[in-house]
Amino acid sequence: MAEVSILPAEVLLSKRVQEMVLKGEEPPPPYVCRDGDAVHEVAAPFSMIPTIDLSLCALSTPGMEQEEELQKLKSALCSWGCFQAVGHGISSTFAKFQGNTSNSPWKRRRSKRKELKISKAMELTLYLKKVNSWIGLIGSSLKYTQKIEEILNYGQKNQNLSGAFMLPIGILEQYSIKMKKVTELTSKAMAKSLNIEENCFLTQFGERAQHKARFNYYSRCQRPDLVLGLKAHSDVSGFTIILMDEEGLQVLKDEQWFTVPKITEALLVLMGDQMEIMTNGIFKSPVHRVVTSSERERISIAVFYSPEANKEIGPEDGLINEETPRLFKNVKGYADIYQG
Ligand SMILES: O=C(O)CCC(=O)C(=O)O
Ligand SMILES: [Fe+2]
Repeated sequence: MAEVSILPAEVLLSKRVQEMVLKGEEPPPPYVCRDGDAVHEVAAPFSMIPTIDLSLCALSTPGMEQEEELQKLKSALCSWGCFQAVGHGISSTFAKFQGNTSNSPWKRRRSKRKELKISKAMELTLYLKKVNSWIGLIGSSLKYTQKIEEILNYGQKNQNLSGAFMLPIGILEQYSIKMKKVTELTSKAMAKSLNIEENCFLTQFGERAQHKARFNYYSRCQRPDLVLGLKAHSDVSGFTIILMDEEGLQVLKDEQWFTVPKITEALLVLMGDQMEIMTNGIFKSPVHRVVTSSERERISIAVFYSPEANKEIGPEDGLINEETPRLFKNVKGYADIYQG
């Protein structure tokens, strides 16, 4: 396996964020990535990110209500590059994942006793030491967060799911299946909103489109004015579906950071660069970041939906015309090329 980090994992992991928080240590310089004053300069008002009912968009008998919802979807993705999805077909069973319900496996572990939480973090560290694919504290993008990634495969038993000991495999598998439905619903709704063939994006993603789940854990932080949970970036995916237990995610629009409100039962759908390409720049892949909090830790599950490996993607023909000429070349392996 190629060497990925500059410092040995042991050194990096000895500075684990939970440890720093528990010891009440100030974050060391590598974690400082924002100006202490900036938090006062940049407004982060409660955002106006639209909420879209995906079930309405999916109705087979079109009508006024559906047309309005599709227009709302299009406008959300042209301006914000994201929307809050409801009507996504994930029953309240999966509200379990929402951190603020007492059933959440993570919340249960987190809230019961401090020792339990620490021991879980320790387990996590041991696990992370084993997997070289972990991208939390490596390379140049040192982050105040801990991550695990899983490739979610459908119809292929026991592939790559075994590492996610934090969640029972059964739940993870179920979650994968649900996520596949949401990506289908969303892909179709987006095509309909642009008046192009409903399956065109699904065709570009391909039958073996990838769903990669990333589990983000953001510790509390003594200095939220200096430290970000995740630095500003755009996603290299097609699009990303995010479930969060607390606020903290911010989206950049008109040079201002807007906090994404946490709406129970909603999933945040956020465009990635590859949807921006496929829509010939009509939908925006927004720059986003995660801020830290001195009071609350935060957990999110991000599912990155990307075209199958080695599949060439490009702007949809139906979106290229004299008024809106082609903005992007076709591209293959975008995520491999641009992954930060
Ligand atoms: O934690 C979040 O809400 C967002 C995570 C994110 O942007 C990412 O993992 O790329
Ligand atoms: Fe992201």
